[in-house]
Amino acid sequence: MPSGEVAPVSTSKGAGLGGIPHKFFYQDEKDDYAVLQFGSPAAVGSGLATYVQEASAAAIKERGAFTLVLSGGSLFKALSPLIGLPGLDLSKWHVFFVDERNVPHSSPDSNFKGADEVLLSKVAIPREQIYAIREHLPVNEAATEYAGQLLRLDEQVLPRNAEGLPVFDVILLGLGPDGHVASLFPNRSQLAATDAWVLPIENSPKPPPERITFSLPVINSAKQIGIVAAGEGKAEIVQRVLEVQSLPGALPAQLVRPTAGSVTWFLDVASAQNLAIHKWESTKDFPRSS
Ligand SMILES: O=C(O)[C@H](O)[C@@H](O)[C@H](O)[C@H](O)COP(=O)(O)O
Repeated sequence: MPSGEVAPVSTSKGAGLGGIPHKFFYQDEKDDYAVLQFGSPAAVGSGLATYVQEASAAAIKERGAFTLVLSGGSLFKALSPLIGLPGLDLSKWHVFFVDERNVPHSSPDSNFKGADEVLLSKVAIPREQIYAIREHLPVNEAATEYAGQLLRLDEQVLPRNAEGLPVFDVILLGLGPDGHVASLFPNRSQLAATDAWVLPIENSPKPPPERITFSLPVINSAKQIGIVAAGEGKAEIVQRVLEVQSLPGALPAQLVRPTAGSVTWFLDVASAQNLAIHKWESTKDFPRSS
């Protein structure tokens, strides 16, 4: 293995197609992270729905509430298997946006609008428990106002950790071709911000330019973080994020390292195709967990 690269440490071979994913684990000096490779984008969606369903059941049993944080892009469609899933106590769900574009809710650029059309309008989550950005504010004020919405929630809904940071049950992140997650872009000052829960962005490299985003300390305080990347177009960046060590900040997805929670990657065969695992698994001394 050339230096500067990270190798997977174990694997458990699933069927890939349909239900059981092919599962493998990477490890760095700080933690483990699990990578699930599904047979198709549709199977990624079903796996994701099961992940959310299980987290929801555990959180509602523990404290009577479940917090789910969404990012934008293709994620809403991927989550559509949640619609009609039996046994979800949706009245206890609270839904947030890890990043949002500073546009009216009616704009085609609005993550809220995208989520509402594809998912939120089709499930029985109380509307007052869906936390959208306030419209028509300068972006600095929109970020402060969104942080205010979070701060006003009591700890039974949104617990805090020892550092006073909010602990969301599940944060789901997409992955940009440049390695961005949420609206945290490579080599931008927001990556180092530790003084605010929600940050404004005025010149995003991905349009539209004005956005708000959770800060990394807030993302990394979550109980569970799912990173979702399906399709051939994600193959190169998935391999770089998982297996190539880069300068801190060059690939924001590499800075997703929960302080007390877990990270699970949701890939399909196409997005996982460049991973070294496929070469390593065929060697007889590769460690297997099952
Ligand atoms: O609002 C946004 O622009 C996003 O939250 C962004 O971080 C997105 O999740 C990724 O760019 C992946 O998007 P795709 O899944 O559509 O590729």
